[in-house]
Amino acid sequence: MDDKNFKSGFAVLAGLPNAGKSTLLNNLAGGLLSAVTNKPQTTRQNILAIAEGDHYQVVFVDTPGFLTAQYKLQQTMVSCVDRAVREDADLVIFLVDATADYALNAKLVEKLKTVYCPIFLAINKIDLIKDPSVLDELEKRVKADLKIAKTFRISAAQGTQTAELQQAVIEAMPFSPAYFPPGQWTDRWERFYVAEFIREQIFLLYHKEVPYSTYVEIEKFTEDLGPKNYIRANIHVERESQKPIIIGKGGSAIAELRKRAQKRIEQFLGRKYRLELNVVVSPNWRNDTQMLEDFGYIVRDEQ
Ligand SMILES: Nc1nc2c(ncn2[C@@H]2O[C@H](COP(=O)(O)OP(=O)(O)OP(=O)(O)O)[C@@H](O)[C@H]2O)c(=O)[nH]1
Repeated sequence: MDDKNFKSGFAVLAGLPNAGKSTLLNNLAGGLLSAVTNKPQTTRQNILAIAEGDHYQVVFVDTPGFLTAQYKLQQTMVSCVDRAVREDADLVIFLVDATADYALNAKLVEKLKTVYCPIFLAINKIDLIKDPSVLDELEKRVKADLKIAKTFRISAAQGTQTAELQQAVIEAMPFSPAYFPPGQWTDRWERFYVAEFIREQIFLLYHKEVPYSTYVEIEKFTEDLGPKNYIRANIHVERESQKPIIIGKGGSAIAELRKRAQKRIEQFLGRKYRLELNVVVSPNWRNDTQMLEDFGYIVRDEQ
């Protein structure tokens, strides 16, 4: 690709859990790419989604909500944000929930003060704000903290001002050839998204700490075997007592999970699948460095 007018780069979405990053990412990249639920911290790893057109390819990185590390897993989530902001970003989109207390962003703001690339401010959920002076006040507070290149008042859920934001993001990208072969990214991440969709449905179906204690591992993913393709996934839980919760009375809960996840996967991949789910007890996996590495939450530096 030697088009000198081609723009390509990395845009990081940074914001607190529940700010709407996944919703915005889905909107900007035009697909159901990232798990969206109403429970915070469903996004554990940086998720790449790509928006592309004739003259651009923007790689969106959806950072896990910025939070105080409690478990080892959460420490890796925090360092994920650090890596994305420090190393990958050509642009940061700082997403602030207009309905939440801005003071909660204090730690993230400190991090963003160290960023060299431009920062766009996107104030989200404006559909829930009746009084525009609330937005003026919020914008003023953010601008007192950070150098903001551009501000957008958006509703990620309703698509208000998101096209304008996307246009500005494209313009902010450097002139560069595409980072990924156009249209091919889904091949690479199909397994990943399948796991995300199962996890998304776990978050929607189960309560309290159970969803946070699960990790979904895709054990088998086979294509073109007869009329239906086949996926076998292991749902890892931390404690023996969580296993019957996932399974439910007479297997009813896991059957419902299987049905919903299969539908979501088929919708996304556009093919029929037979999904099989197993529950595996992996004691204390959230604090186990080796398992976090096996599950891909800890990325070893290459040098
Ligand atoms: N009313 C309204 N709700 C929104 C908007 N954007 C997102 N939401 C809702 O806010 C909740 C959180 O959205 P997500 O996109 O999952 O948030 P996130 O920042 O990715 O959350 P984590 O995965 O925890 O990092 C969901 O219930 C969304 O439907 C918006 O513009 N307006």
